[in-house]
Amino acid sequence: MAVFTPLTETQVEALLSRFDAGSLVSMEGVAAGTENTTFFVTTDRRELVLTLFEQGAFDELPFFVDLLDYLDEHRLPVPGPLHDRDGVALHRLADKPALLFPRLPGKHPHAPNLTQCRALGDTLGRMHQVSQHFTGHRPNPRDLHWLLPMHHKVLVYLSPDDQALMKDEVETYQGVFGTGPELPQGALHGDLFRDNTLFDGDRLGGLIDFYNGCTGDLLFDLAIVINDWATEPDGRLNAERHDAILRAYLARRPLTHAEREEWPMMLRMTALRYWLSRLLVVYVDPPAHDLTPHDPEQFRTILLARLQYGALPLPEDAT
Ligand SMILES: Nc1ncnc2c1ncn2[C@@H]1O[C@H](COP(=O)(O)OP(=O)(O)O)[C@@H](O)[C@H]1O
Ligand SMILES: N[C@@H](CCOP(=O)(O)O)C(=O)O
Repeated sequence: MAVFTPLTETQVEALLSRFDAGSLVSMEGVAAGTENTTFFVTTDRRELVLTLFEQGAFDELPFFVDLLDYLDEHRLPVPGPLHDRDGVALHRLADKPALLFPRLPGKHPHAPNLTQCRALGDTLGRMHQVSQHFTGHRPNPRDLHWLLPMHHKVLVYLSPDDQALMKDEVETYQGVFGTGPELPQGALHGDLFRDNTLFDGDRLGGLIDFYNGCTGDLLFDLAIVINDWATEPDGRLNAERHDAILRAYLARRPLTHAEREEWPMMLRMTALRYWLSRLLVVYVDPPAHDLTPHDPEQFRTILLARLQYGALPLPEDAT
């Protein structure tokens, strides 16, 4: 369930009256989602999504509005928030921050085909091309600076082997990312799993759920994508999906020498990032709502596979 705050039609009508988006025809709570309250709202003019923010740092919402506005202006398939007649996007409803978005077409791909992988790689490459010039700032909330203090919190729940694995890994990342050359920077999605994309057949309808969006190493975003989109159940990489995503991405944004060098380590660090965040949800900071947490084991398996088999060769840059 993801309607943590119920809303009446009168409340939604009052919000809509400030926008040029038509009058309310119907509204429906959306079951998917884990953090925020989502409604599909139909007006006599268009299909919308209404999000009420239930948690997180509300003072960071303007960053997400600016980022989505920017990407929308650059014709990326993202839900650019609606602005009211005074130009304001962020409102309050039921005492929660609220945004209205266009409803984008499509469904989450469970087993993406190669055409869908190419579409995702191409769009992420385009996004990273333009996001390097985005002027907003929000430090990556899940990078090495987060891993360093947070991994200590879960060690007590792990077997001795897993404790050693986690500690050794974090120390290794510190040696690589704490001292190496700065990698290309820009705005990231920060959590671009399959369930944060919508596909209408093979067409990418949109990238959604930008609330892990931040600025930092572009390579971090790409590694999250490969670990989720191109991994087999045993944690090993699927070469076809890997190559389809990366070839399309590289045609838009070639990687630097330093990014190619640090790629295997970035795959490991982003796998550990999700192993850790999921362990924290299970053991340290369970959600207030009765939701089934994501399985930490999945990302431990991915990390072990990256350690055992390494990364696959990166395709050459397009010429
Ligand atoms: N702009 C959108 N267009 C279409 N569907 C959307 C849009 N935004 C959200 N959704 C739907 O609502 C669900 C929950 O949204 P999401 O932002 O992922 O919530 P949460 O932050 O709670 O995880 C998504 O899985 C998707 O099905
Ligand atoms: N997609 C993630 C959930 C979001 O990560 P978080 O660190 O913001 O909780 C997952 O699959 O674990």
